[in-house]
Parts: sequence; C-alpha cells; structure tokens
Amino acid sequence: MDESSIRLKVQKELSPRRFQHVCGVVQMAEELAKRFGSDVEKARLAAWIHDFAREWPVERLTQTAKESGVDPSFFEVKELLHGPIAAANAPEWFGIEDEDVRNAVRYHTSGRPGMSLLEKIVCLADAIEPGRSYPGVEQLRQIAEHDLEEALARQMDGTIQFLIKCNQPIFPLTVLARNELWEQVQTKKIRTGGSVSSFST
Ligand SMILES: Nc1ncnc2c1ncn2[C@@H]1O[C@H](COP(=O)(O)OP(=O)(O)O)[C@@H](O)[C@H]1O
Repeated sequence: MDESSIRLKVQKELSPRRFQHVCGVVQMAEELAKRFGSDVEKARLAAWIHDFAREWPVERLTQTAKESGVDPSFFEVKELLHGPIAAANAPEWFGIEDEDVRNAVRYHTSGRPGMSLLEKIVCLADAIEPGRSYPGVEQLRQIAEHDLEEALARQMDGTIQFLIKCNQPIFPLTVLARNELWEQVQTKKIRTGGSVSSFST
C-alpha cells in the first residue's frame, strides 16, 4: 500500500482532531529522522499508523489484542494496547512488514529498553509534535534539536511523574527505558566532556 492510501485509511478511522495529531507526528518524525540520520520513509510510515486503533472502545481493543497475539503485559495498561494492535496487524492492514517500523509502532507510547533509533524518533515525535501543548514541551523541543536521548529521557520522566501524581500504574518497560536513556545521556556527556543540567518541569 502506498503512503497516500495509508494516510486515507488512517484519516477514515480517526476523529479530525486525532488525525491532525497524527499529521503532526508524521511531520515531526520526518524532521527527527533527518536530524539524527534515520530512514525518513520508515519514520513517516510508523507515524502514520501509530494511533490507528487509538479511538477504539476498550472492549474492541482487548478483543482484537487477544486475537492478534499481543503480549499479555500490555493488557495491564489498556491505554497502551492500540500500539501493539497496529503493529501486529500492520502487514495485513497496510502491507507493512518491516520489524523496525512495527516495533516503533508497538512501543510508541511506552518505550522499552534497547530502543532502536527509529523507535526513539517515533516515541519522541508523538510527544513533541507541533500540536502538543503542555508545560515543558518547548524545552523538550529545544533539547531535541541536539540530543534525542536526553529529550526522550526527560519526556519519560514527565510521563512517569504525571502517572505518579494521578495514582496510575506505570508500565515497567517505561522505567527500564528511562533508566537506560539517562545512562546513554551520561555516557555521551562523559565522552564529550559536557555535563547534564538539572531540569524542572
Ligand atoms: N508508560 C506508561 N505507563 C502507563 N500508562 C501510560 C504510559 N504512557 C502513557 N500512559 C497512559 O496512556 C495515556 C495515553 O498516552 P499518550 O502518550 O497520550 O498516548 P498517544 O500518543 O497514543 O495518544 C496517558 O494519558 C496515560 O494515562
């Protein structure tokens, strides 16, 4: 399926507001892919399909997730199911077989340890696309100008803090991803002789 057919299929599935968000993620993912040397086409494809099932009712999400063989851990946090569902069905729905693209879709909300460059890009693009407005997003965009890992680590810190404040469960892979990203940031700074500044949201 070509990109414009995928775009149309996604548009039909989503509310105008959500579709606008997806367009923003595509734009941001392309920008980040160019900036950090990833495959632009793959970044755009993952961004187009990442929220395909985002507006489905929870019954449909759980039913489809079961039928699609989604990892049981995702059932603990229903808000995360739409990613793995789109990833599992990407070959059938969009003709997308690429494992890196599908993993970027699967983990776009939660992240995971050992994220590929493409996974990091899609995850961050989702959080800082031009339509997003929340305290701290501008600072994340500034950091994303030069450091993908630091921007993503700080974004995950923000999500974790938000979930704690709301007494919500935190998907364990997010914590592992966050720890690993900070380690990557520190290692990079030590190598280049810089320091990590503290940051408040
Ligand atoms: N790591 C996580 N662990 C648990 N719940 C999460 C996590 N990340 C996000 N969520 C929940 O999922 C919801 C949707 O997250 P969001 O990033 O807005 O997803 P999307 O980009 O798919 O719209 C959040 O409001 C939050 O309740």
